[in-house]
Amino acid sequence: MTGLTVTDVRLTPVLVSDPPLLNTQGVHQPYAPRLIVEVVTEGGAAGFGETYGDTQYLDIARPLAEALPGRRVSDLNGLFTLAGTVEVDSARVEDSVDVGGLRGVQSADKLRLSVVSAFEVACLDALGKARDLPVHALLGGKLRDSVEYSAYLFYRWARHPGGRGEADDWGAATDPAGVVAQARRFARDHGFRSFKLKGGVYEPDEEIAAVRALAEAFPGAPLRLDPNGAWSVPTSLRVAAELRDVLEYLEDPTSGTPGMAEVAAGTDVPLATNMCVTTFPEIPPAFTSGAVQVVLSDHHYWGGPTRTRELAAVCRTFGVGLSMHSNTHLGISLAAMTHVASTVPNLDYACDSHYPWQSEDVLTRRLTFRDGRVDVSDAPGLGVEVDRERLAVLHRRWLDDDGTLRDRDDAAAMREADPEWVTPAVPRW
Ligand SMILES: O=C([O-])C(=O)C[C@H](O)[C@@H](O)C(=O)[O-]
Ligand SMILES: [Mg+2]
Repeated sequence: MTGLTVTDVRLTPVLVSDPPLLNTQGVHQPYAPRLIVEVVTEGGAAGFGETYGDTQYLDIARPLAEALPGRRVSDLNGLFTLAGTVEVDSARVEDSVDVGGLRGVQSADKLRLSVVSAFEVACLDALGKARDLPVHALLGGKLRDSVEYSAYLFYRWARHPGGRGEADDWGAATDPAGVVAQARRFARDHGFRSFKLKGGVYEPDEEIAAVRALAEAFPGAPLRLDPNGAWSVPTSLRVAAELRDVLEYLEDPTSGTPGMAEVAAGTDVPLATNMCVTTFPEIPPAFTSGAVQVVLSDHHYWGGPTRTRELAAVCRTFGVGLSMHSNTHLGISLAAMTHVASTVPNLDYACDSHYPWQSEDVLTRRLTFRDGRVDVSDAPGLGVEVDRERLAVLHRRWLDDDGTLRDRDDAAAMREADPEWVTPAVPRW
């Protein structure tokens, strides 16, 4: 076990270009914060992980980074124990709604798990490099050679308000025709075969029309709609009834487990969530009340790849399906998502990924989707190489920011276009 001892942990917050994607809380800011975690071992192996870069996450990552040297990258269980000792200012987080990740109610544990997830990925990457094994082998071995992803469609504007940020050539998508055009480009460029539309932006009838237009353009393709809990129970039931013949699942139609249970009782459309079940203690009430039929795993939420595999075992036990959620992320996270997804027997649905929306990355070679799938790398560790110059450029942007972009705030970005905008109360419709 020589050479596996951690000698240094480097934290590099970055700001990455992000398009004006709309959701129920507002619009993405022109740049999104991410944190790159690098774990260096005595033997010289460097492992990378990635997670949310907002201030609350950095506040936890810093003491954890200081405490890790001297431990081994193979000591993943010890990493969790160590993370549990990091103080979180609960008064600042408990029971407030997580506006950043659209993740339901925030808690100190959720923040801590999202931070430790990047450390676990970095440790696995370093361990794999030191032992000449891919990360999937450290998780028990891949069950498939590639992982399927779904096209993640967003209503969006052509440019950020005031022309801020980087321009792209996607144009606006604010109606059914725009959504279908976006989906066609995703299918053409990446081969995606299933489609998820981020909803909760327009009146439900407009979003129903967009999903209907998708169903006509892509007959038989699995479709999903996710308004992030913006609808009441009756509205959710109405949408489910109108789209029941084309939806693969309806994601977080309404907020909270009791409301989801009411909706589930009134429809045979499966309900999925990345909001009411994102930690283990949230599982019992949701599974026993039949509130969710599909959990969107996300290694950033659950504490890393090993905890995600534990979640998969619980879902198997209860006959609940498993898909995968994403927030704005770079290639390090896509590689980690792909490794863990390849090892989970019951990942029955195509995974979500924002990656096609990210024009910037910190990798020397971007990962690619072929036929909607990402190949599972057999190279040591995650199988990706970090471009230190790119990392430095994106970190410089973070350093140069006056603080306004260092915390995701979709409502603030919306106020650039609509000064009266406040985060809508739910149910919105
Ligand atoms: O499935 C989800 O809820 C998400 O992907 C949450 C994200 O924050 C998404 O709404 C976004 O990027 O605006
Ligand atoms: Mg969702």
